[in-house]
Amino acid sequence: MARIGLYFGTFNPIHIGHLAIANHMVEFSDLDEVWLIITPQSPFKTKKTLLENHHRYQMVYEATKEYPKLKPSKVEFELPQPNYTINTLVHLEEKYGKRHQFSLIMGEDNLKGFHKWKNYEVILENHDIYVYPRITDDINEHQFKGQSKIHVVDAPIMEVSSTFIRKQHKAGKNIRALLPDAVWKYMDEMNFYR
Ligand SMILES: Nc1ncnc2c1ncn2[C@@H]1O[C@H](COP(=O)(O)OP(=O)(O)OP(=O)(O)O)[C@@H](O)[C@H]1O
Ligand SMILES: O=C(O)c1ccc[n+]([C@@H]2O[C@H](COP(=O)([O-])O)[C@@H](O)[C@H]2O)c1
Repeated sequence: MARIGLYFGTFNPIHIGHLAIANHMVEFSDLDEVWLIITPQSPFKTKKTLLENHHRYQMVYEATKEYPKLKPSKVEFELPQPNYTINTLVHLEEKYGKRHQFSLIMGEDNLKGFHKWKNYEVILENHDIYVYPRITDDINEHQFKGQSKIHVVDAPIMEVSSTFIRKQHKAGKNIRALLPDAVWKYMDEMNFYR
C-alpha cells in the first residue's frame, strides 16, 4: 500500500514555502508521494482575488514538474463547493482506498482552526496529520497537543504567504525570489494579480 500525503491548498499562487513543505514531508517522513490538491473554494475564504482553477493548477504543475514524488491533483474540481476536506477524503477512499493510505499535510495555522472543519473528528480518527510549523497571529497553543495522530514536524519556519506575494506584486515590488521560477514566468506572462 502506498502512503500518500494529501496537501490541500488554495495555492493562489503556489510559493516556495508550499514547495519546501511538500518536499520536506516526502523526504523526511514515511510518505511515498505528496499530492497537492488545488481547492476551488476553501470553506472559510472569500473568492476575491482568486484565480481560476486551471490557472492555479497550471502553476502547481509548473512548480512540481521536476519533483517525481510531488503530484498536482484536480480531484476537487468536480466536487461540490465549498470544498470540505472530509468530502474529498471520502471520494478518494472510494476510488483508491484499497491501494493507498492517505494522510493530511497542513500548516500550523490550519491546525489551529481545525476544530472548525466539517467532521474533523472523523478525519482525525482515520488519518494521520503532518503539520508544518508556521507563525500565526493566534498565539494560543493548538488544542490537539499530544494527540497521537498529529505529527508536528521539526523544520525551519518560512515566513511567506500567497497574500503577501499578491499584495507586494500589485504594489510593484519584486517578489520573484518567493516563487519557483517557472511559476514566476507564468504569473508574469499572464499578468496575474496586477
Ligand atoms: N509559509 C508557510 N509555512 C507553513 N505552512 C504554510 C505556509 N504557507 C502555506 N502553508 C500551509 O499550506 C496550506 C495551503 O495554504 P494556502 O494555499 O492557503 O497558502 P497561504 O500562503 O496561507 O495563502 P493565503 O495567504 O492566500 O491565505 C495550508 O495548510 C497552510 O497552512
Ligand atoms: O473541510 C473543512 O471544513 C475545511 C475548512 C477550511 C479549510 N479546509 C481545507 O484546508 C485547505 C487550506 O485552507 P486555506 O483556507 O488556508 O487555503 C483548503 O484547501 C481546504 O481544502 C477545509
